[in-house]
Amino acid sequence: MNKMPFDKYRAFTPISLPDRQWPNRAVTTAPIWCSVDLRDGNQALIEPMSPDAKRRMFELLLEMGFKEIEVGFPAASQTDFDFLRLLIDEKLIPDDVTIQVLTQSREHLIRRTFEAIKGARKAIVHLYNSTSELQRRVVFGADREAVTGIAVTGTKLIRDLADQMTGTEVVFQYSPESFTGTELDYAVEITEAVMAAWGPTPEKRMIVNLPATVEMATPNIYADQIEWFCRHIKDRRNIIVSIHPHNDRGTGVAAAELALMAGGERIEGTLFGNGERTGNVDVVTMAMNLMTQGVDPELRLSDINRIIEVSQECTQIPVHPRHPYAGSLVFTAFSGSHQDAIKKGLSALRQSGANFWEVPYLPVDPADLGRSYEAVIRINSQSGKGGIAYLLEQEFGLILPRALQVEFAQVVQRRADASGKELSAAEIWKHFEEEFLKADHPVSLISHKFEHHGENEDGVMTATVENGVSRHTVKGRGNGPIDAFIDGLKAIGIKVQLVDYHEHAVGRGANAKAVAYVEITGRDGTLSGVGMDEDIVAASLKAVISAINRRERR
Ligand SMILES: CC(=O)SCCNC(=O)CCNC(=O)[C@H](O)C(C)(C)COP(=O)(O)OP(=O)(O)OC[C@H]1O[C@@H](n2cnc3c(N)ncnc32)[C@H](O)[C@@H]1OP(=O)(O)O
Ligand SMILES: CC(C)C(=O)C(=O)O
Repeated sequence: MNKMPFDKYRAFTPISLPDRQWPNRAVTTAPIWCSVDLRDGNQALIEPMSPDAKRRMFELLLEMGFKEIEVGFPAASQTDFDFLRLLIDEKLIPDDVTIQVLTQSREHLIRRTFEAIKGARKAIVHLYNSTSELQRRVVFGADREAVTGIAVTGTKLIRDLADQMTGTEVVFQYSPESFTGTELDYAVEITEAVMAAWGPTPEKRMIVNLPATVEMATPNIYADQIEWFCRHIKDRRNIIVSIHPHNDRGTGVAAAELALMAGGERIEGTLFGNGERTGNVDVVTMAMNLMTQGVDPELRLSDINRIIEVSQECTQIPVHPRHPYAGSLVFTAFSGSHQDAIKKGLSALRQSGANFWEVPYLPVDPADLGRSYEAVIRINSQSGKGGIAYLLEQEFGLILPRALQVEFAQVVQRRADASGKELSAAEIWKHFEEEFLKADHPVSLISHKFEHHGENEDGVMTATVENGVSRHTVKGRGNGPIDAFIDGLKAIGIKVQLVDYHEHAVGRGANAKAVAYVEITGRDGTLSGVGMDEDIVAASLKAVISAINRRERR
């Protein structure tokens, strides 16, 4: 067997932190959210967002409640520069929202960045330079000291330009980019040099953003790196520790959650995880993970379909059908046992009136995201009676008795197996009609009249019935119309007994109808029938006829 070339790769060296504290902590409040959809997300698109798309995305982020938004890299492109000017000149930035702009540590780029933010009430100027051993060696060809020099020179220039600026409060953010590939002592050393050049205080903290620019190891290692950094950095209270996870190993959300336990206070991410390569951390999943632990996520996600729609329009990237919380299939169960448990769980929840969510297989109430229950249960050959009954109840108001559920599930199963496809609600209804409501021949009911005189006397049913060849008027006696009808049918050789009977109304007002379900037994065993009519007696007799005809069909 040809082996994969695993020996081309090296394991990440674990962090020595035997007394790590983060495993014993829990996240009990939302972090400071910063959206980087308009920068890290945008820079990774096949076609970067148009000015129009940027504006739509910005407005969506505001509606969702983001208070910090990285709006671009204004020195890198005219589109980003112009977009920023539009936001400032047209006064589109609410007072409680701070925009953020990214720049490399190069003089002309920093100066251009300050031109871009002129007139803003407040702006976070985000300076980055790569600090990892690999990037120092192959990209910058520089040693630690020289790379620290790049960061400090940029910081000092930003300090000078910020001091000269009037009318704009500048908050400073520094990212030792490729932090996860940087020796921790050096990450601390370069950040302390930047802090010394900027001069943050507990009252005016600067943001230190520690990115997993490339996710290189298991999430616990990122958490160790964050805790190690927080414990070793001087004047920890002078900084806000921010995290910026990517998702190269598919564990961006896990890494972010552990990093928050390890001391991260702020998080940079994007909607549905758009971003470089496998993306940035997905803030929608992060926020919903918090909410489903009973923590206020401090982001509004109650119209997830609109968030998906705008995001897809702006990025031209579809949201996967199985994307956590948001995918089109995540609140859908096809398999029988899941459908059965969901149906029972929903009805138990309704009956108990509990004010916390507890439904098997549904970790979150779809309604909290603006989704309806209609999509929850869908039918294919993997489905069972519970799901089919749920769908008929939700869509058509029919509450099938158990025996009927079992019989109809077999019908549906055969149809779904034959087609190999999902059956829509309309198709299920068509099969239900064909199987039960249109089971009106060879025996059919032409007319009926039930007369009941004294309380202690049997009633008399006079019914005209066709049995395929000829028409007969039969008379029968019984304590109710169904009994009397069944008694009358004996005269034309139909001998059955009633085993079970249910009825209920469907619809309201002028459109209301009665639906009756019977289970009858005769020479060939027990079968169900269903009748529907404006009149309850007619519905019951039709149900008997439906069962008889189903027996004949067999
Ligand atoms: C991890 C991240 O996502 S960081 C954000 C990355 N985003 C982007 O790069 C998108 C926007 N960037 C751009 O459009 C361009 O890079 C520009 C316009 C900013 C600059 O373009 P250019 O100067 O033409 O080219 P380029 O980006 O290739 O420059 C690389 C040079 O800058 C240096 N450099 C790279 N990053 C930094 C930095 N953060 N600080 C200082 N110098 C840097 C490189 O070492 C290289 O130097 P060299 O020319 O001496 O070899
Ligand atoms: C600029 C930095 C924060 C970045 O985008 C990254 O490291 O991924």
